[in-house]
Amino acid sequence: MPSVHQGNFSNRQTQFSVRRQKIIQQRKSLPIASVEKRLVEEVRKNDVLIIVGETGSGKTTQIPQFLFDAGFCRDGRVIGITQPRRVAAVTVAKRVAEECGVELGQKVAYSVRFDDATSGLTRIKYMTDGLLLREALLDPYLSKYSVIIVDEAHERTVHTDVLMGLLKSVQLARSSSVSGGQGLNLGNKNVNVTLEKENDQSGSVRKKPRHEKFAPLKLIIMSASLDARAFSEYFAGAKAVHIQGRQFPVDIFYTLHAETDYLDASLITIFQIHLDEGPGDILVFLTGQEEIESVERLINEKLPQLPQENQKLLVLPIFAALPSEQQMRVFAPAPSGFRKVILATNIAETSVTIPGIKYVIDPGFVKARSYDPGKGMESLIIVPTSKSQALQRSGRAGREGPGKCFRLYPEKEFEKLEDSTMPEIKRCNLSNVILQLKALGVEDILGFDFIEKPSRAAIIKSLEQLFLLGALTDECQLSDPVGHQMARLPLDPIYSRALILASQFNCLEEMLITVALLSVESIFYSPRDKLEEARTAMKCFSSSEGDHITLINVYRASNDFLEKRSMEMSTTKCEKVYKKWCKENFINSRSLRHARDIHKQIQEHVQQMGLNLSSCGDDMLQFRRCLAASFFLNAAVKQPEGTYRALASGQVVQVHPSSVLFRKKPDCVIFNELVQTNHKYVRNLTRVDYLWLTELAPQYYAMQS
Ligand SMILES: Nc1ncnc2c1ncn2[C@@H]1O[C@H](COP(=O)(O)OP(=O)(O)OP(=O)(O)O)[C@@H](O)[C@H]1O
Repeated sequence: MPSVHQGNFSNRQTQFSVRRQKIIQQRKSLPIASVEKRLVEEVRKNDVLIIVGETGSGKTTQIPQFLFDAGFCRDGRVIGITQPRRVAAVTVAKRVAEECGVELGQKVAYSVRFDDATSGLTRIKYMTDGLLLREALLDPYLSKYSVIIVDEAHERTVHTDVLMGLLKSVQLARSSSVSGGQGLNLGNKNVNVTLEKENDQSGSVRKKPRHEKFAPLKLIIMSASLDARAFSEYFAGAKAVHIQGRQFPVDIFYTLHAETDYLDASLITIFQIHLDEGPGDILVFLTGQEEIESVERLINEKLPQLPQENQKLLVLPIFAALPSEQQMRVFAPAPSGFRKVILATNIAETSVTIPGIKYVIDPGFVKARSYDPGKGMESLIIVPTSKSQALQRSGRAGREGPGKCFRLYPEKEFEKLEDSTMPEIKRCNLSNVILQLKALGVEDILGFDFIEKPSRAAIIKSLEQLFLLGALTDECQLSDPVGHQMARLPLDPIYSRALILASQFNCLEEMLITVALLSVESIFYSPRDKLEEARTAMKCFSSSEGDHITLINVYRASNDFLEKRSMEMSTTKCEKVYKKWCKENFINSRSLRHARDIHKQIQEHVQQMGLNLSSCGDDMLQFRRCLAASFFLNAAVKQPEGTYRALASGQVVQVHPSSVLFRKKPDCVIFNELVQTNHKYVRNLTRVDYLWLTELAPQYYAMQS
């Protein structure tokens, strides 16, 4: 019936134009809208500009559009905006595409690791800071960009800090290229970058450097809670502008006394808001997947005890290890009559706008990386947030209307918090960064112009590690081919090395599974009240050789299960029975799915690199030898009283109770993770022979003896 179709069509058209009108109004009402002209002028006048403005004032979504309209994308140039997290890059790009009335992937797009939505038409490009660093490996002058905006610079991720140094030299090189100056100076080495293919007489292709003139690069550094002075000093007195005003007020509440159990306090606050406050969704900040899943369970257990009319509470988790389609569920509106409770890690702390959020619950803690260069050990510890993080968290409310933020600690505790978070570069293992800097041509890492220098001890320790892993030569150059191959893989150097070695040991298939599973949170799930059942379920996968082979067994069993069922039933039914299978076996289906995703992505990389994708079949001895050759820096030997001594650091450690080797306690093991609670535990272990270490890693064990 054509009339019905027409009716539907015009209905949709009306809805569409109502939404467009609303967006136009929203944009006009943002505090930043009134200073558009001034901001554009400032960008024209200054090569580096620092912009500080309240959360929600419109920095991330509006400034790129202002610059586009002002002509900064003429001649096909691109405005690049970096975000510390992929979820922000993706969701903000979607929003801006909608505001511009274009399809995502055309004028506006995003690019994050393993997911590039850009096209030749893209002019406003949101991306992670790590991705821009990788782009610089291929195009060191970042030649297609007219402006780069480093957003949320207060987070001081290790990538942001390295980007600062890189962008500073790119900017200098591009300005001097206009005046006929030199190449890119990243320390000692001048890099001539534009490479032209040219046939030499032998007919083979060689690369010929060619000097090119570039338009100057504009650099903008933005945040709501930034120490503008430090950035300004770093960029030779760069100008800082402050945008006044916030769109909607957010009331802040504190507890009277310190809470002894913040998970319990969060749970109580969620239900108090749900029962006593008006409509609006709730966003709760927790420290990790485990906490999120336990609060999710507790809410779902408690809900049926409420009167029927109060049961409409929809719990949605969001954390980095969640597959992206599931992360995106938090951005969809709640079903009619329901209130959303979003349980998030700090992944939702900056930049994102989650529609519907009116209430924020902030227990005041975050999981942060910590590194001890003396021992060469990195661990994750739960620490209080900084003031700047607290401000960002409260800023997630009050974006669509007035909001409330409940900080689950007393006000006097807030005053005691650090102003800003310690830069990550000062508290992490630097091997990955150094590998990337080396690949960019930086020779003198100690002399690199960091905005804040990591400690000399940390740099030296990481250089030493890279040398031991075979990525650097005696002259501290990137080794060929291993160092170059390692720099290409988007993984921790120790995992990249493991994959390269595995192709020589003929067990790359097994190592790919291992690396994928080690990159996600534990795939085993053992609720406190069902510990025994969980242990029994795990027995059918467990290997007496250790956790790595156990992990491979689970992965393969789940693959076999899926393969068989997918032939017998529809995708939806298959998904259902798969979830049931995971539940019965006490396996976290989310983590396993994430691992499968990662596996697919890394497999593509290693195939492109031409590594030998073979399996050792049942010869797990070969695989264990490869583990020893790869993770020799994390080896430990049993002590007479049953504890272990980590060989590299001399620390006394214990086997984590979740390990299949917890009771067995072999003489010598390699491990992947050190967890620090009341004791120091090692997790993910495999039994190895001590003699293998001296045989397979003589560069280290010969030095030790
Ligand atoms: N996906 C979205 N849905 C609805 N409104 C949105 C969305 N994204 C942004 N907005 C609106 O645009 C406003 C400005 O967002 P924007 O991210 O540009 O602010 P910001 O100044 O960069 O904030 P922050 O410092 O917190 O990143 C928000 O307060 C909100 O009102």
